[in-house]
Amino acid sequence: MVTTRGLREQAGSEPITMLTAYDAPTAKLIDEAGIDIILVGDSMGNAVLGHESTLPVTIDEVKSRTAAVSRVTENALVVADMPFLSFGVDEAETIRNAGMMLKEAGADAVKLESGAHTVETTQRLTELGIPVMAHLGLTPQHVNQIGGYGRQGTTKQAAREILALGREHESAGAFSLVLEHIPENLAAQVTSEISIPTIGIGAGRDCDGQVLVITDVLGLDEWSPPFSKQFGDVRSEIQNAVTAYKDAVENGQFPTAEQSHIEEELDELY
Ligand SMILES: Nc1nc(=O)c2c([nH]1)NC[C@@H]1CN(c3ccc(C(=O)N[C@@H](CCC(=O)O)C(=O)O)cc3)CN21
Ligand SMILES: CC(C)C(=O)C(=O)O
Ligand SMILES: [Mg+2]
Repeated sequence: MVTTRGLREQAGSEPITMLTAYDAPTAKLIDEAGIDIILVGDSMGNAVLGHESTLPVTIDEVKSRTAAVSRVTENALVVADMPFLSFGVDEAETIRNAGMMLKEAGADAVKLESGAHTVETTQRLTELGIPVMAHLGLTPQHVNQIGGYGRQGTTKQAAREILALGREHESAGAFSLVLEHIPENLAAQVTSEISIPTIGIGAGRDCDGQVLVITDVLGLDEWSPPFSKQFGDVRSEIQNAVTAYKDAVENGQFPTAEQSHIEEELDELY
């Protein structure tokens, strides 16, 4: 079983692997493959719910998907990604929402898109027994301020800010830190300056671990971010299976006797 403490030890010796999942069958395959952390990401907004961003994702959507993932995950650490405005509005509400992910949805930890505003929250949740994964660099819930999904931390000032916030979240008790879409040499310095594991996405080779969105890895969608890599071609697999099914029905080749059942006494109902 992967634990938040175990990850810290692993970081020194072996890269940490993390993938997102939003449903039980996918989570089961990821878990069986030995991936360390499953993130029920708010990336479900665009990855599987058809939204254009992560902003419309609700706490109930993340809760229900987290519960599905947790039910079948035996080894990996399950992290629920707190969606836009489910934290940071009001302390009591933040604690209730994060606590619900552990108490009702079976998560092991939560992730918060971080900034100066989440240091206190990270400390409070950690004190209460809710492990927090921090997230710096590109934070897609701020798309309306950033004006897109471009690389972050590209100036000395912005890079120093990310390093400082990394340190602050470590002090506040975060058990790990996601670094998204920042220069490799910045991620390398953050990784060496803090002692909690860093997990990169578009952050180069020197983080303690890597994370990608599962639909990007599988090649489910035509589009995937420039820093991602399609390791499979599930799109073709689905196209082939769906087309084969359609053809079989239209040609009368499915179902056959094998998939059908006859009760003799029903032959003459009238
Ligand atoms: N399927 C999926 N994969 C992801 O990695 C992902 C999501 N969804 N949703 C949440 C965020 C959004 N992410 C993104 C989205 C777009 C770019 C991108 O296209 N970047 C370009 C253009 C930047 C711009 O808008 O100016 C780049 O060159 O950096 C990067 C990361 C990463 N995350
Ligand atoms: C890309 C990862 C880190 C994430 O936040 C998500 O999948 O929502
Ligand atoms: Mg997210």
